[in-house]
Amino acid sequence: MSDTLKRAAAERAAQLVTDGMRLGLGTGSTAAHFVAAIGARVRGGLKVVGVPTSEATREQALREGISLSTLDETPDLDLTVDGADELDDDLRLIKGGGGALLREKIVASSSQRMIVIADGSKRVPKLGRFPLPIEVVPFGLTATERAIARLLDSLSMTGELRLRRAADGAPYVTDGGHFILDAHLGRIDKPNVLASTLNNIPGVVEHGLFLGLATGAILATADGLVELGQL
Ligand SMILES: O=C(CO)[C@H](O)[C@H](O)COP(=O)(O)O
Repeated sequence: MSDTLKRAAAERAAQLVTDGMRLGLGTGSTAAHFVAAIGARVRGGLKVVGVPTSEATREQALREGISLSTLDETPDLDLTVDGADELDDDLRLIKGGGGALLREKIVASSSQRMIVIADGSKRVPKLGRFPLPIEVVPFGLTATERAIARLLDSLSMTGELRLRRAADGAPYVTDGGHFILDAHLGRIDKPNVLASTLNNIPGVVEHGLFLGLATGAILATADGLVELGQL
């Protein structure tokens, strides 16, 4: 059911793509449906260029026959379409469940529009139920973790910081060669304060709070598609 909903949201987003667009291609199971839908349209004659947000998406897009570029060659994108782990009604997001938050944020920030595609279960009244991914440099991991814990404490936030691990038990390593600490916060009352202060900690590369980046969202529910913001 959830996969059918993800595909429905992705296919609606694919309808927004027109000839000549420079596209940011997101990462995750919902974004993969979008890449597949764009692949089908490219095989039907659509001309676009894509900038992938992960190695996994790059490989999928190549298999789909989508022309690819890099952000260095194509620094201004028209539209990025990506999934999310949570979003609220102000289009604030938690991303990074799939580990691609750093490239996803750089690509979204380089886009005129960012449209989130998700099944309706990702919509929440308040962010934070989903653990917040914080990408950190492996060097000094313990020191960085302690600095994050002190910051959370100063903001009266509690919650465990868990080093993300791969299936073999080794630390999960991002495409950029970093680790991820998942912050189990339960609720985030002041996302802007948390976002800006996390960015000040040496060793923190990026975090999964996407604030002011998404311009629209397509949410697929059992009752149909719900659209938020501007598509
Ligand atoms: O942020 C992400 C990857 O870093 C994904 O967009 C997010 O995890 C949602 O994934 P899915 O569409 O598989 O539910």
